Amino acid sequence: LQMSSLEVSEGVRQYLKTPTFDNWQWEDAEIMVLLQVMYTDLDFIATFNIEPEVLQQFLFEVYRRYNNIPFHNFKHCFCVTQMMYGLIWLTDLKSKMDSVDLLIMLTSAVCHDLDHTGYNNVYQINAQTELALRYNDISPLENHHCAVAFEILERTESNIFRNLSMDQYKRIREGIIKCILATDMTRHNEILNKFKLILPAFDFTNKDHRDVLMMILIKVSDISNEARPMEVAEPWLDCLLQEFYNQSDVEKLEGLPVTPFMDRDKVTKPSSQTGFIRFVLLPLFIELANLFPCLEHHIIDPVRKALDYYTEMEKALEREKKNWAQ
Ligand SMILES: COc1ccc(NC(=O)[C@H](C)Nc2nc3c(cnn3-c3ccccc3C)c(=O)[nH]2)cc1
Ligand SMILES: [Zn+2]
Repeated sequence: LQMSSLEVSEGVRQYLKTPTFDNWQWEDAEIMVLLQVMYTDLDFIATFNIEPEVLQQFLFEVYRRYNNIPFHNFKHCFCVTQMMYGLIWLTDLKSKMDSVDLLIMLTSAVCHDLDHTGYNNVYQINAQTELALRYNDISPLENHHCAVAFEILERTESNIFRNLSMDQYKRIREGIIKCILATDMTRHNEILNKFKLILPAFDFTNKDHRDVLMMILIKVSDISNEARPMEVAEPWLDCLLQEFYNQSDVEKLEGLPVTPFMDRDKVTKPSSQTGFIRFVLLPLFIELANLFPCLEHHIIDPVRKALDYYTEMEKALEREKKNWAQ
């Protein structure tokens, strides 16, 4: 089923702006068109004089540079970009931030996991991979994702920024680097604490405040699967655990340290999720909702439902184990 961005109905364009969007119903070719629709409906094509064929070439190069691995693949890139797109509309960010910042946020989401190999930074560092060596163990994956993004952008035929001024390009490059590097979860507390500090007197005219907010928004988008309907979110957890189990299997084979929540012999779906939602996801989303109260209903309510769902599942598993034990 092919469709050009002109043929996307008004209904789909509205649905695309909501966190309930179900990525599993769409083929990759259609997702490519939906990504073009996002750049069009945020007026980036007009504002930044982006030629449609250059945007298509950019998105095709991006598509080519994501790998076929269970979780960090092109569909994940689309989910993160679509959540970022939904947050921009839900929070009415167009009226609070200028288009260059919105272009940085959307393009960072598109590029944020480019050429992910399915093995996280802990593995890269412990296995002393080429990436760890090249980036001196400092966010090796995120540095690589960002470098691949600019390899794509330095080629004229896929450089969507080619009609911008040097100043605009420098500002966009600085912003994309900041946002992609912010997705390294080992920096989670550093970035969240920075945001908590500036929240009481948040000032949209302060560049430092805007920079932290942009990092928070890509972080929220990146780990937001549980804010989606259960039938959309649950398959993503299966994909994530598949990737984590692949890594821990290889770590065991190579005699490398194994991260507990990645070990198929230790992790259960509900136990890993209840901890993650309670201690990582909810605190992050609640802080963002302090700045944008409307997010309470759109992303926090679904996450609380997910927490209840996994807590119930955890209890059912405990009861079953007890019955077996008797
Ligand atoms: C502070 O660094 C952390 C903290 C937590 C986790 N992950 C977890 O606790 C477990 C495995 N669950 C989990 N992890 C998730 C989800 C979404 N993204 N995501 C994820 C994927 C890759 C790397 C890091 C994270 C958080 C999700 O729904 N659940 C991974 C890294
Ligand atoms: Zn990601």
